[in-house]
Amino acid sequence: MVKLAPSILSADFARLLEDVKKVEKAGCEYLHIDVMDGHFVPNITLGPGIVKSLRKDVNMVFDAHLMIENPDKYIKEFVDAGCDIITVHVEACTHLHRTIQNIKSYGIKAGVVLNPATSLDTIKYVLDDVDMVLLMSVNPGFGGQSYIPCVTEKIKELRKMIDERGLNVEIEVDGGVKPSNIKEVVDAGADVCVAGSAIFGHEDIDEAVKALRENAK
Ligand SMILES: O=C(CO)[C@H](O)[C@H](O)COP(=O)(O)O
Ligand SMILES: [Fe+2]
Repeated sequence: MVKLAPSILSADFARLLEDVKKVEKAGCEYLHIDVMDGHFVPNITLGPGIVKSLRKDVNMVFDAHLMIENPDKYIKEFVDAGCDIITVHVEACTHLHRTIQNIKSYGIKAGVVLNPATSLDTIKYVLDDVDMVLLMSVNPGFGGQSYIPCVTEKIKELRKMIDERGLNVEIEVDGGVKPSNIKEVVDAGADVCVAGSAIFGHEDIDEAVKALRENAK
């Protein structure tokens, strides 16, 4: 069964814990934490302080998606705040292998993120070292954008690369995932689907989660 990772980017920041408790109660596995610095992407969101506060009351897997320049500078802070998985953009890392080792040195899971236009060739030599590959299906920076259709083929290619090497690497897909396209994403090979507006954009979060789960089958 596909894992769901609600993105708190689309939650009500004034009622953040309340919203997060709703997705936890609805059975979502990961909490997707979008960190933006206003440099790598044109938007600014949240830092480790908020993650640390949420950690006290939430038992989901904390999946931090760092959309920041120079991520090495902040990895320890996000680890100390309680993240279980940290993913960094290949486009933001000059020494990608070193950054992956840095994350793993703290005993947590490490992942790499690819923008829609970034080739899978860029992770050919680090695939054996990561726990997750996050494929962006929108250009990063904002929630509520439309899924870019050519990413489906990219998911299939990545699934093939992982299976051919017999690796235990999760594929996460992020951006524009809705009840109308989640089956296409899962059938292509995704293990984890991020959903921001498709979950937090709804009055009834239980119903929104149910609609994603049912349509994923
Ligand atoms: O990383 C992101 C944007 O950069 C978000 O995780 C993503 O956009 C989720 O929101 P939605 O499901 O509404 O597209
Ligand atoms: Fe994200």
